[in-house]
Amino acid sequence: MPQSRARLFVVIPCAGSGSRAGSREPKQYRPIAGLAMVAHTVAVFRALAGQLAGLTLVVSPGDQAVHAALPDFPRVGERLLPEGGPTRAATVLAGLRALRAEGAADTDWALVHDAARCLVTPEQVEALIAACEHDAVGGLLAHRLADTLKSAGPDGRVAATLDRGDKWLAQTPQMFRIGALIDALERAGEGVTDEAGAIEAIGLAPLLVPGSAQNFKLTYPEDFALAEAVLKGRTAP
Ligand SMILES: Nc1ccn([C@@H]2O[C@H](COP(=O)(O)OP(=O)(O)OP(=O)(O)O)[C@@H](O)[C@H]2O)c(=O)n1
Ligand SMILES: C[C@](O)(CO)[C@H](O)COP(=O)(O)O
Repeated sequence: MPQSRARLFVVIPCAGSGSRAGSREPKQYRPIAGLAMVAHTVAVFRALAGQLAGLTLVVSPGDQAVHAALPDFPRVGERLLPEGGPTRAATVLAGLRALRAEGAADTDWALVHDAARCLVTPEQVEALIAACEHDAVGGLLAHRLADTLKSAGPDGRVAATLDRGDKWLAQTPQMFRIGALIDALERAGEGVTDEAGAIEAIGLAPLLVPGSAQNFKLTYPEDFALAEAVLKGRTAP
């Protein structure tokens, strides 16, 4: 019997508060270049809709701001899940469990992507898919360190200069099999900060796929003006 091809489901955790961004509203709903941050993020995956089996946006219970931010959501194949948790890991796990409950197979792929990384491009997502779809483990977009790396002592002075040759910044999307990822996140608990970390903790080695410095996570107040400049630069004639 021929094996059916594994499907690709996108899960976007969108239930954070954005405390480091310094605004009253959750940062994912702040406008950037005329659209809410999360609307830019969703648009990237809509551009790949033909390759995807579905997109789940996981927001906090009772979140109303998402409706103004994404007035045309959900479209066909999209689902709004108001089951975000107190940590990113809990939010992601809620999205994965909902996929499984609605028929996703353990061998199908999840592409987990931060709502707060609105500058990722369809081409970068496709590069991750191409690198991982025949891999036994899966992997993540990541970026090599561009700067010299220091560790700090308790006095705020440099304790050492570290070898950066093997250091990468973890980005998203992160692409893993749904069954393995649920199992890994359940074992890891809520302290784990990305999907790859949970997969590593069960003894597997995710693939590092080169991303881009522009795929940064909007975290601090100054990140918003930079993201706006990047987005406007992309649409400039
Ligand atoms: N309980 C949480 C925490 C985070 N996230 C999401 O995970 C992504 C990455 O998290 P981060 O940028 O660290 O978000 P916040 O927790 O919102 O930011 P902060 O740590 O500054 O409060 C974001 O899309 C955020 O909405 C989530 O869905 N649920
Ligand atoms: C998943 C992540 O984007 C990888 O860099 C990041 O870890 C999420 O942010 P957090 O501050 O660790 O929740």
